[in-house]
Amino acid sequence: MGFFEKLRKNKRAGAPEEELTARGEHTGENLPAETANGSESPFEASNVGPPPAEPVKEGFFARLKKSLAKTRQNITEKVERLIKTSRRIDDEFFEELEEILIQADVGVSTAMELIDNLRRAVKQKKITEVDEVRGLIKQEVVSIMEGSDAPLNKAPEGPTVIMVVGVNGVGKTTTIGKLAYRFKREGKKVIIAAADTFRAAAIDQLQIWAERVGADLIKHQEGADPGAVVFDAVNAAQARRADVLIVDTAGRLHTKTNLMEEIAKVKRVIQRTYADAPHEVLLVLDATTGQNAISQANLFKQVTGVTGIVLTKLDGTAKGGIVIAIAKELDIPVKLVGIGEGLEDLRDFSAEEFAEALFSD
Ligand SMILES: Nc1nc2c(ncn2[C@@H]2O[C@H](COP(=O)(O)OP(=O)(O)OP(=O)(O)O)[C@@H](O)[C@H]2O)c(=O)[nH]1
Repeated sequence: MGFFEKLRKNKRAGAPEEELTARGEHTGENLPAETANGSESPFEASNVGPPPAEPVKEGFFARLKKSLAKTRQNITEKVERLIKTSRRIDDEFFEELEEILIQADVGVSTAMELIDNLRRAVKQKKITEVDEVRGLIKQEVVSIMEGSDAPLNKAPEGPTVIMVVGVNGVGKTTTIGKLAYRFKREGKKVIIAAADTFRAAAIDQLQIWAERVGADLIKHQEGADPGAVVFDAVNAAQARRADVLIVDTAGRLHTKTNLMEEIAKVKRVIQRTYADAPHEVLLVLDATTGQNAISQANLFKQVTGVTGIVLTKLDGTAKGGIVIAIAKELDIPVKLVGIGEGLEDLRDFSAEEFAEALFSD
């Protein structure tokens, strides 16, 4: 059985939880007294090891483009068809284009603004040939996402502390694993704090990732106080001179107050030692959940100071237009995108590259 199959199997073995899932549904189940797996990792040691360098199969851009295949089919091919079948750039053309964008989850207000800008640009540039609109669409997509990408913040000195938040199932654990892998490949000493103590199975998964990439994991038992886990992790970071401390925090949205208190507490514990930390609070959102990702982001934004978005599973959706909506509507930079299940499938987000990958031949 492969690594990811085991990871999934382990996930399924975890008992149901009462929490908001990535799709925004309440499971309505009661909290389990114990998970099926307990806190012992059920997997043999042969599944883990130092970070293996994944073979570079193709160039960065080609990989990104390939990961957007479903979205390209849904947006690019439809736009192409529209361009080929339209004789004039008229209201009907713009309306159909707007429809394509909305269907791909660009969001009504963002799609409308994009089309307004496009109309203006067509007029200004005195474009009359439908064929010439193609390049303009790409330009307008880039310009509507302007300022939405940014690199990860780093601590000027001492360890960079990254808190990771997000609801159940969005790909939080995987993202932490990929992120740790990336830092490890840069030669950094990485510590992960398993401060989302809600489920033992989740802690086990994090353990597997940590071992796999060669990062240290600081964990307590299921149900432990997240503040206590973080306290130990901060001490370990100091003692072991870590370069990066990644803190996995609350994945549930039982109530806003709960979440707010938990995150605030974790921050306080970190700040007792590292006053300028956390250097990032990354919110993980699942691209396949479409507009629901926007509502999650708005909620987390109110609850905690999110400094960056990680948008996962871009490869799994035909509605990658959500990237444009998130970039435009949220006022939080998109820092990273997940484009697959592999260790190297976490990339810095660049709006320009995204638009290029979406609209290039
Ligand atoms: N295709 C694809 N799958 C991904 C990506 N990121 C995560 N996944 C998959 O999404 C599923 C959920 O990922 P997890 O990392 O376990 O999610 P989580 O948010 O930690 O969820 P819980 O453990 O349930 O709280 C797993 O099957 C991952 O392999 C991505 O960028 N692309």
